[in-house]
Order: sequence, then C-alpha cells, then structure tokens
Amino acid sequence: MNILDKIVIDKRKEVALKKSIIPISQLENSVLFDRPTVSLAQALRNSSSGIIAEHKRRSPSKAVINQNSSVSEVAVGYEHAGVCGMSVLTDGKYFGGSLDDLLLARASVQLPLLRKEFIIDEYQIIEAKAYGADVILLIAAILSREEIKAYSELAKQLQLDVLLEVHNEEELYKSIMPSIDMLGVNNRNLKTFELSLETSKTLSRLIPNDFVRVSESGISNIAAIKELQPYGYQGFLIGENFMKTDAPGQSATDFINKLK
Ligand SMILES: O=P(O)(O)OC[C@@H](O)[C@@H](O)c1c[nH]c2ccccc12
Repeated sequence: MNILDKIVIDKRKEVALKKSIIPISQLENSVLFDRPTVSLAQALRNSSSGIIAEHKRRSPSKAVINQNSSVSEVAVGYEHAGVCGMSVLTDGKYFGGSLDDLLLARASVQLPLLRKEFIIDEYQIIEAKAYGADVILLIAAILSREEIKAYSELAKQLQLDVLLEVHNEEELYKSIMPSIDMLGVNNRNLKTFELSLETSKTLSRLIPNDFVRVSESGISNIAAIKELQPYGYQGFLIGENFMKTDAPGQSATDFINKLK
C-alpha cells in the first residue's frame, strides 16, 4: 500500500467520526459560512508573481519542516510579502495541520485561503466554507470523474474556487470540466514522493487555455519560476522553501522581490 492509500483510509475514518459529532446543519449555521469569498483564480490572473504560499509544519516526504510555527504570524508575513493566496494544510496525522490553523489564518488576513486537504467527502467542502476557506483542493489521484464533478459543483454553489490537482495525463483527462477553476500540476508524485518540474512542462500542452495553470511542489528558486512561465503557468505553490526558514514571511518577501 502506498502512502496516499494510507492517508485516504485514515481520512475516511476521520470524516465518518466527525460527521457523527458535528452535523452539517451546524457547519452551515456557523458565522463564517456566509462570508463572501475571494477568488484565487482571479488574483492569479491579475498578478505578475503568482505565488501561493503554504503553511506546512511537516510532511510524510520530509518529516519536520517547522513544527512550532505560528500560523497567524506566517499568514501576516505572507500577506505582507504580497502573495496571491495562502494554502493551509489541515490534515493532522500526516502534516501536523488542523482546521484551527485555517481559522487562525482567516482571522489574520484577507488573502484567498486554500484548504489543503485530502477531500473524499462532500462534508469536508462544507467544513472548508465554515472554517473560512475560499478555495478547495481536489486531488484527481484519489477521486473518480463523478466525484470530481459532484464535489466541484458543490464548491461552486458555495462560491468556493476549485484547484484540481493532477500528476499525469490520465488524471488530467478525467478532470477537465467547467466547474474547475484552476488546474494544478503536482511536480511531486504523492505515491512515491519523486519530484520533477518536467511534470509541469509535459502536461502543460494538454491543459485547455481557459484554466488558470498552477505548478505545485519542489519550487525552490526564481529560476524554476522563469522556467515554468513560458509553459503558461500563472500560479506557483510553494511550501517548504518558505516554511523551512525561521521567518517564512520574510523569505516570501525576499523571493517575490527577486521576481520583480
Ligand atoms: O513544500 P513544497 O514542495 O513547496 O510543496 C507545496 C505543495 O505543493 C505540497 O505541499 C502539496 C501539493 N499537493 C499536495 C496534496 C496534499 C498535501 C500536500 C500537497
């Protein structure tokens, strides 16, 4: 069994438990549920840098990155740096994140916030809205075409943007539909952790022009961005490169200044 299979098995148990404790009606009654959202896709279209900065304490591929980071401080630092959006890992077991992290980020910044989660149930999309997210991630490797369609349509109803993540041609073909706003190509294979920017380059020619293109993972310098821009990428999701430093916000500032 690969790591992604393990994560999904645990996630199904987690969601089943949560559903038995907090009913959907309670999520829908939360204060943030009616908050007007901000579009990340729009922010990326209007930006020249296109940086989406992630809050990530640890990961199965890298162990500890920044175990004790303060999500509020990081969020404020990222906003100050001029990023287009922030990604907040909410998985606890494998990434050390939580929905409280999302709430804290929401309380600290106006930026579009992406709930970075392994979504396998509609409940998690309603939860994302209730905890202040503007965008959800859907991972094609763990979803059928029917699920992608149902989940992305629900997200649109809730005014959430959808970032659909793919890693190969097959995943890309099954995911192309109008309810997707952004197509993310993950340079990291979630099953083997193998990393290569070539993935973004080879898949780019298969992505229809109306989707905002986001390249995800393994981006650690300006050269990588310059290399990917000619392939039509307008968004760049960066986690570890910022989070491994003592001041993620400052490293995002330095990075964006170099891009200008
Ligand atoms: O830390 P990196 O290599 O910059 O990667 C960030 C982000 O792309 C990565 O965390 C990620 C991309 N897709 C995911 C899906 C689930 C969990 C994590 C991810």
